[in-house]
Amino acid sequence: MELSVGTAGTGVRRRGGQSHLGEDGGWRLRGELSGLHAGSSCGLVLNLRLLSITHTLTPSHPRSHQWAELVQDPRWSWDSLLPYFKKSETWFPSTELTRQGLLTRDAHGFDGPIKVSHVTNSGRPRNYPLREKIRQFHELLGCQHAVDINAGQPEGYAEGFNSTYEGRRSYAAGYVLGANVTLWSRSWVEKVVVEGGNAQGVIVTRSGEDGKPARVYVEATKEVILSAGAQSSPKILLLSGIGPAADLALHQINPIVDLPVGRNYTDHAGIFTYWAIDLPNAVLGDGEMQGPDLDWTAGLPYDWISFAPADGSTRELARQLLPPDKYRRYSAAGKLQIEVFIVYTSVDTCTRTPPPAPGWPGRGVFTIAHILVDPVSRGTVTLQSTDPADPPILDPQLLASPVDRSALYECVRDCARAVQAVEGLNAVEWGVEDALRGDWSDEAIERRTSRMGAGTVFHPSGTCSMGEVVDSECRVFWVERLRVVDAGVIPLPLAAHYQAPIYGIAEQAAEMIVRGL
Ligand SMILES: Cc1cc2nc3c(=O)[nH]c(=O)nc-3n(C[C@H](O)[C@H](O)[C@H](O)COP(=O)(O)OP(=O)(O)OC[C@H]3O[C@@H](n4cnc5c(N)ncnc54)[C@H](O)[C@@H]3O)c2cc1C
Repeated sequence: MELSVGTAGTGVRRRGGQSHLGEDGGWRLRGELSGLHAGSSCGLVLNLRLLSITHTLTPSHPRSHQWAELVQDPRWSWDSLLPYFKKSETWFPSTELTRQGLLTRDAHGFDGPIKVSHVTNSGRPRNYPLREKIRQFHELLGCQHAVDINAGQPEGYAEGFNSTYEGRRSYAAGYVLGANVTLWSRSWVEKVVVEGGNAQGVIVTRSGEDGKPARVYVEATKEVILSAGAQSSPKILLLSGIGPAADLALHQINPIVDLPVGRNYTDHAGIFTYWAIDLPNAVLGDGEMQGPDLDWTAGLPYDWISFAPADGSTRELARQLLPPDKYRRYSAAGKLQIEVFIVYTSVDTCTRTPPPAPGWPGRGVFTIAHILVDPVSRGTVTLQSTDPADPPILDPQLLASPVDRSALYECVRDCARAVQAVEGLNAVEWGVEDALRGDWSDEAIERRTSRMGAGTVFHPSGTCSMGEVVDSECRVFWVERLRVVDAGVIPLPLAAHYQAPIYGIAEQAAEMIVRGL
């Protein structure tokens, strides 16, 4: 985790008004994701890019095979991906699990480049004062204690974990590159050059030592592998003539292949509510940052995390509104829609500027993050223009479906009830006017989200969807020598934070590529 003094990061540049809500009640987020507005605490800005909330290894529901079923390839099941997750990980298990003899060693790796630690074993003391009260909160939500939600059964609440150890974050840059890898920084791929149905190479704009940009053509000897992420890979494909015919025609791009590039865009919507408590020195920003028993720099300031299915009324709505195959997936046993965790400070991944409430963030405030991990809404990534320097138009259609709104709003209501019922916490909602406090109707939740605490938690995926745009070896349909290997290929939302699944995808795709050489 890195704490830095300064102003909040840039927000998403959106078109149109300031509200998240579209005319149909769905949220709108169009524009360039250029960073995020992170919540601040006592003048410290939390840079969420460096805060790994979870190194979650659990794609979707227990031992999920939905992705594998959809693409008819068992290599994309949870079981098949597990060896690649393990390869990435060095696990520091919870001391509580160790003491109880409940270690799930088979589901973890012990010599990978990413250090994954549980709150109670992260190299520095993290005896957060609210641990027992927040455990009570998750129990009041109706969650059962789960031993290890990273072992294929994510339902319930469990001790938090993240990819930090001794206060240092592990991330992909920690992987050792082979001697035969050449890395170019300050270089932007404009497009893939395709001739005769074969990807020949890429056009790259490089910024030279003198700061002047130069366009260069890089020829591929074997193949081109795009890993520009779920928002940029579709843009590059579209600029290359690979995408929906209508989108290409709109920009007069010479069409090469008609594929649903940029469709099926999905992201995890999140609503954040803020709670003032009257306990001293209980959250980050009150009291000392480091002491013998409590070190706020040791990792993300939280204790527990829970995953749960959507409530009964949402499931009934889903039955009425979703096509049968989608409803079958939504309601499959163990399938989870909701994630909740409390961060012991005020965090906001919202996209509006300026910061919402006077006095932000206030002392003695914590955040409940309510996250929809299995949305049914789908959006688009499209081109703004044919200028490669222009960002794409991102329209994830967050909460466009009434099913998604129902699931997330019900979660917000449940959390509000539970947090106020925790003994001795005396939690009072913070940052809203008195008239709104206590009103948890849909309209009141939407009023909250339009002014503070709503957006995405930055898990975009699905825009180069496996089975639609790429095959199950990540090869773009109808174009030889071209693959996409990034979050864009994930065909269904996963009940996970995406860092670890991406490592799994990358490792498995690398093996596929090597096997084909
Ligand atoms: C603010 C934020 C916080 C997050 N927090 C967490 C978390 O706590 N835990 C977690 O598990 N996940 C988290 N995620 C999600 C996780 O980071 C992403 O899911 C993951 O990085 C996606 O990997 P990727 O390889 O698909 O894309 P990326 O990691 O985005 O990699 C794409 C790369 O391509 C480069 N690129 C893009 N366009 C071009 C181009 N035209 N030419 C050349 N290079 C290009 C980009 O600069 C980038 O380096 C977070 C994401 C964000 C944005």
